[in-house]
Formats: sequence, C-alpha cells, structure tokens
Amino acid sequence: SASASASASASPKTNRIAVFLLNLGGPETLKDVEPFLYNLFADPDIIRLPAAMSGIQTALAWLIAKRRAPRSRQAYDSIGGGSPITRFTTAQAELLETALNEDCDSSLEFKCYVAMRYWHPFTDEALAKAAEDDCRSAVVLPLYPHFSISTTGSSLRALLAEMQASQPRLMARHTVVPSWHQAPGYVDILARLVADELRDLAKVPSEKPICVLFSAHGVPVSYIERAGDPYKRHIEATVRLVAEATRARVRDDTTYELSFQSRVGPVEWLRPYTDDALVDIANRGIKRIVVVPISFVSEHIETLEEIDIEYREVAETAGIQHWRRVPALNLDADFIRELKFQVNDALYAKPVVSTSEACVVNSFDLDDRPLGVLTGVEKDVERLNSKTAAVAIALALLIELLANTRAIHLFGV
Ligand SMILES: C=CC1=C(C)c2cc3[nH]c(cc4nc(cc5[nH]c(cc1n2)c(C)c5CCC(=O)O)C(CCC(=O)O)=C4C)c(C)c3C=C
Ligand SMILES: [Fe+2]
Repeated sequence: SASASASASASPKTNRIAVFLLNLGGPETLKDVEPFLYNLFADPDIIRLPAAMSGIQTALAWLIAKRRAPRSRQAYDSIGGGSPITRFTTAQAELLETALNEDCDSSLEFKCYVAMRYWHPFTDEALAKAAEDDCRSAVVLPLYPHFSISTTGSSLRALLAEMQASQPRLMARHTVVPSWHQAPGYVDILARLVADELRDLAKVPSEKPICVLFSAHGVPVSYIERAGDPYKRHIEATVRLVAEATRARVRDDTTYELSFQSRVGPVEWLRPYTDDALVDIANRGIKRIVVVPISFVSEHIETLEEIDIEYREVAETAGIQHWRRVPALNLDADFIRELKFQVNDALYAKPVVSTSEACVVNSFDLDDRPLGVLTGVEKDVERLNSKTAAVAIALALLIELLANTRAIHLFGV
C-alpha cells in the first residue's frame, strides 16, 4: 500500500477499499530499458497482430525491443538515466490515500496501490498487496484521462484477468472508472495552467496571436477506424472544453490546435504529427507558442525528452521565438482532489458492486460500436491479410535470425 499502516487484523476498520491506480510504468535505470520495451511490445493491445499471427508476438517483441533499445536508452539517458513515472505515480498514490481517508466514513479505510502495465510495481504485485491488506472491495482508476485500447484497455484487461484468477472475492466487488476526459475538475486545472502561460507570454509583444498547441500521445489510425477506439474523440472533447474554459479566463485572439506525438513504426498514426504542426505554425509567422501535453498526467520521457528537447528544437529551427510548455499535472493539489472525486464518484454515484461483465461494458463508451466487431466482408479481408502478413513476417524473422540481416526493417522497426 502507499502508506505504512497497521496490519489488517489489528485494524478496527471493517471495510477496506483498494484503489488501483493504473499506469504504464517506465524503466528506472538504463538496464531496464530493453526488458521494459519487450513487455510493451509483447502486449497484444500495443501491437495488434491478427489472430493467425499471435504465435509470433513474443518473437516480434523481442526483436523490436532489441532494435529500439539503443535509441530509447539514449533518450532516457538524456533525462537522467530513467523515467520519473514511477516516482510521480507512487507520490500521487500516497497523496490520494491521505486525501481519501481524511474525511471518509469511520468504518472505511482506503488503500491506494500502483499497478503498472510494463514495469514494477506490476499489476500482480498490487493485487497481492491488496490481498495482504485484506481489502474487501476495489475501485479501479486509470491514470489515463482518455480511454484507449492501448492504455486503459490493456491495463484493465491485465488487472481484471489477474483479479479473476487470484482474488475472485475482490472481483465480485469492484468498480471501474473507464475515463475522466471531460471531468470539470480536470478541464479546469488544464485551463488554469494554460492561462498562466498565456498571461506570461502576453508580456512579449508580437504582431501575430499566440498559439496553444495541445499535444496528445498518438495511436495508429487503425485503432480508431477499425477497432472503434474512442481515444481520438475523448482527446478532442478535452481540447474543446479546455479551450473554452481558457477563453473564459483569458480573452484574446489566441488560437487552439491539436496534434499527436510519439508515433512508432511504419503504420499511419493520428495526424497532424506534432513536429509537422510546429513547422506549420511557424510558417504562419507565429512567434509565441504554448505546448500542452494532454494525454499524460505526470512528467516522463514523452514530455521531458520528446517535447522539451526534440520538439522545442524543431520549433525554434522553424522560427518560433517564445516557447512555453505547460507542466504535467504531477502532484498539483487540485489534481489530487480530482482523483479523490473520481474515486468517490465511482463508489457512490455508480453501483459499488459490479460483475466482471458489467465492468467490461462500463469500460467502453456505449455509443461506439463494440470493440473488435467486424462485418462479414471485413472478416474475410482480415483473414486474408493476416495470412499474407504472417508468412511475410515469419520469413523476415527467419532471415533476420539466421543471416543477421536487417530484413525486419521492411516493417519499419
Ligand atoms: C497516454 C497515452 C499513451 C498512449 C495512447 C500510448 C500508446 C502507444 N505507445 C506506444 C509505444 C511506446 N510508448 C512508450 C512510452 C510511453 N507511452 C506513454 C503513453 C501512451 N502510450 C507514456 C506515458 C510513455 C512513457 C513512459 C516512460 O518511460 O516515461 C514507449 C517507450 C519509449 C520509447 O522508446 O519511445 C514506446 C515504444 C504504442 C505503440 C502505442 C499505441 C499503439
Ligand atoms: Fe506510448
């Protein structure tokens, strides 16, 4: 648990509630980078291979991790030799646990556990601690405001499978917050942070308006168009609401735009890409920019290295003169209050007890078509595509492994 506390048997509390905070995790040292990447690429929600090819997922993950590791290690090295994501998430859990226990019913006790998908503390470690603490029910709160198959979807799949297997009692009494991308508290914090930067930047004179560029982590287009991932819609909703709330605080001619960062591999990802958007903005003669990372709630490689180092250089080379980056929410007191609100809302505004099925239904937006449901024609095409692709990748892997060539480069990794 996030805080040291008396053992379960010594406590008078009868109702202990586990709060599982889901996040991605990150390498703590450079030595961790390759195994972390392996865990990430071995996830079928990150590399969505057709069913016929699922057998080569781990081999492919091994290969891609090996290929990508040197570049990734260099990036982690430039931000101090590891990701701060675990530190931030652990501190968020501690603050949230204190906040939840401050004014709750005296028969209740909240325990917050960090459950990371690709690095320690892993999901099963979090569940084991909740069992040790004798938690009787659970709230699952992703630290991803927007739902994506690749993030919340994947973390939920892992946590619920493990919970079903190891703790059926907890499984029978849990509830899930699927996303909180439109939560007024969340929108307000972002608007406040953006407005602070705008007021500061307004002191620098310029003929052109300031541009606020929201930069979200991208996903492949196929997630949205074929698998029905609500991620893009969720991101757009946040951007619309934060732009409105910021306009209400700072009345000027600022423009608000959205782009997507961190693409990996050869497939088409959501556009516009952040680097292209920065060049486009600079080409319009704009000199002042505020970049807002919106799909992340703490600092890590995607903010500290990709935005602060790589994209800043792109922007300045293209002619942007005044660059500001809004901080991630990190340990902001309003953010912790918002997390507390989400936990209480899940407990009291929605049914406390949900079966696993209800939970899965809960997890996706009901106005979307169900995930993974394809029509008959699409299914045939899918089957054909997957067979062809399976043979091609298997051949490439074979060539690569036997001859040590770079055949897998065909797939862009
Ligand atoms: C919050 C939203 C995120 C989405 C959506 C997402 C999708 C996604 N990511 C990859 C591949 C990589 N992601 C990596 C790091 C990383 N990703 C997120 C968040 C989202 N990912 C975060 C917070 C982090 C940083 C963790 C840290 O260590 O600080 C990496 C590793 C870094 C690197 O080598 O670039 C990869 C790889 C895919 C393929 C994907 C959607 C399919
Ligand atoms: Fe990612």
